[in-house]
Amino acid sequence: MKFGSQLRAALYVDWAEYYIDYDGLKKLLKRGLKKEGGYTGKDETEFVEKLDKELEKVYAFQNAKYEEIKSKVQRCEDTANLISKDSSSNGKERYTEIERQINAITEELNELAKYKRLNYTGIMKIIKKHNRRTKFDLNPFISVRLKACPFYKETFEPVVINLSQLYHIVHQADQSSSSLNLPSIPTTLPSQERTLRQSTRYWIHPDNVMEVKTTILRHLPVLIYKPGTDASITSLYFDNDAFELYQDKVDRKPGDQLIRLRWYGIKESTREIFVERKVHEQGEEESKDRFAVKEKYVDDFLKGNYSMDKAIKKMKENPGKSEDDIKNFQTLIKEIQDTIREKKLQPVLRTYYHRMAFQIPRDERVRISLDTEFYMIREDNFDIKRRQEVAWRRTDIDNADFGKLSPSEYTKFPYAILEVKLNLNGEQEPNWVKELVKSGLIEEAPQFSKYVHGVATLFTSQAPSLPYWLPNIDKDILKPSVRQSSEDYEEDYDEGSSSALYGISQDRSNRGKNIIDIESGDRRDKGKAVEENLSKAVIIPYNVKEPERVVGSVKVEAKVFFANERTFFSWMKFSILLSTFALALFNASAADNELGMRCAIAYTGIGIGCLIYSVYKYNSRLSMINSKHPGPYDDIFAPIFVCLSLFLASGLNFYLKLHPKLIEGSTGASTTNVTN
Ligand SMILES: Nc1ncnc2c1ncn2[C@@H]1O[C@H](COP(=O)(O)OP(=O)(O)OP(=O)(O)O)[C@@H](O)[C@H]1O
Repeated sequence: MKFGSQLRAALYVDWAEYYIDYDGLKKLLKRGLKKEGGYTGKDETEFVEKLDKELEKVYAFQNAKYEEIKSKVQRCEDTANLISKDSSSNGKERYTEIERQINAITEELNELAKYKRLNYTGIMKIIKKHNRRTKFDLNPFISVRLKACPFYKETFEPVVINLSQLYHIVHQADQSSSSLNLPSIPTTLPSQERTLRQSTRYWIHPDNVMEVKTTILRHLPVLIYKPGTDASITSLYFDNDAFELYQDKVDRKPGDQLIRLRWYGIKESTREIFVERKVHEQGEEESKDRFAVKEKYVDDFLKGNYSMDKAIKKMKENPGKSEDDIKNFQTLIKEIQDTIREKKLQPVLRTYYHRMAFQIPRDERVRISLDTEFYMIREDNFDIKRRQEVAWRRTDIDNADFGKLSPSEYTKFPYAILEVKLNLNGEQEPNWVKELVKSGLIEEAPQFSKYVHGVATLFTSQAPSLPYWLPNIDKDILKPSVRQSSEDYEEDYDEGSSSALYGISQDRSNRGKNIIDIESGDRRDKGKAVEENLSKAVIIPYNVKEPERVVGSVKVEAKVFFANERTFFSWMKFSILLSTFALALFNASAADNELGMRCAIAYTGIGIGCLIYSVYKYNSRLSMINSKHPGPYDDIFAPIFVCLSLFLASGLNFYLKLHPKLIEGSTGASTTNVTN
């Protein structure tokens, strides 16, 4: 679908006149181009003037709307304060009324976020069109003008936080409407050092980030560690030359671990560094141990020369800490230092992102983190000079200015990352979390790991194998907005537009093993290997009508039919071989050779059974493909059954050969010469 129609379909009708006049700009461009004599300087002036006017209109409207929303939020806050001080009996109804108002404000904020993105896309698209079709280059102009009217940079974060607080106040006031769907038992403050929880990861298309945020904040408040502090997180991951920790994680080896240093905010303003170890336990469960170390001791700690003596001394003086606490802490330090020494770990990768965390303070049961602006940067010592001053990290990017780096040194992740961290001790996951997963706003990314992704992207040639999700990154995960029909999106796809909706249905075998194996056999070219592995998966567009399904209908490609045929031929080859062998055995057996006859019959039975089964399976898979059925297409039991039957038949053969009397007994023959 063309952007003009997309804009018309997606705009918020009440604000229609305040959107960029994309069609008007396009007409202006066309008029100049079609004119005799071509597009002249005069046409360009006219176009630039209109574009500038549109930009200012958008900027002014967004600012005005944002201010309006802020004052509405302020009014709600004031009313909530008044109600809390007023002890009259209708408090509950008044809170309900506030909730209704904040719901409306939240909707408006969602629209404003969409407004921002649509207009920004419109401006970028028209500039691209203009630059391609005329001899003028508008890039320098637009970058100056966007700096002056930076509407696209607005995150609306202060209002998001205020709304979250308001929701929290309203929900707290109305305990009976337990929107969290969790019992309101106050939980104790968990240990600062150790957390054990189940973590599920999702990707969010930038267009959906605000909607996801506003959905979550209706149920969980934004957790701010220190008001007014920078929400960025930097982590420094350690590994060795062979990328052992990376590989263990990709292979999902039992107990795979990550060791990293983490700090909050921009480096210059932080003195405290967290040493963290994350161990993958069973399933999606992981344990995380961490402790803070002063920046000046980090180097010595990593070399094993400093064992947190001061912290241990403080613990010993603290009556709240038991002998066991101290022992566990010492063991943790020793284990981390031993791992660093034995595996020769070095800083390899840095990650940087903005985090918004949603959680009821001191309640660890449901914690949700939403990371945006996620950068991965090489931290390895391929250029020693970079880490001269401070041994354990490169200092040239402490201000998070990654733009100055060469493209091979850093990469930006195209989506936001949502992590749902549950520590429910057998309690049910809240319903709203399930609904969010089903909403189509987020894309499940099983086993996704920021570290693994960073290494796979920036150290591709050294990484022995790549994670399964890597090729999915280039596919657009945006699902259709409620306003857009499925046909529009099909059209989008036909046009090959960037908003074509793609995902890859995951092969079951990939679910267990987080890997695309590129090392097998003759060390093939990685790109080719990834492509080959991909071709084994079925590429599917997301199902528009059933957003609750991650996997939608199958895109039928020729290779899918061929794969079905190949599987059928493999089964047929096996059946014919077995039947031929059985027939030879049957023919070669003398008439009185009971054992030979019986075994030949058994093998023939298995052979014919396999043949019939393969025809049936081939046909049923064919009709599944034709009807675009999402699967599963794998066959778990039949191969096992065939193996078992052959094992039993061969075993019986040996057994009867060793005990000829059994055959004599069963046939009643007086003398039988049992030979093959
Ligand atoms: N500036 C800060 N200084 C110290 N601790 C902080 C700061 N900001 C957040 N925290 C706390 O650090 C703890 C860990 O949170 P953090 O966001 O680093 O990781 P997480 O969400 O627990 O998990 P993950 O390892 O998946 O990132 C939380 O209890 C959080 O409140």
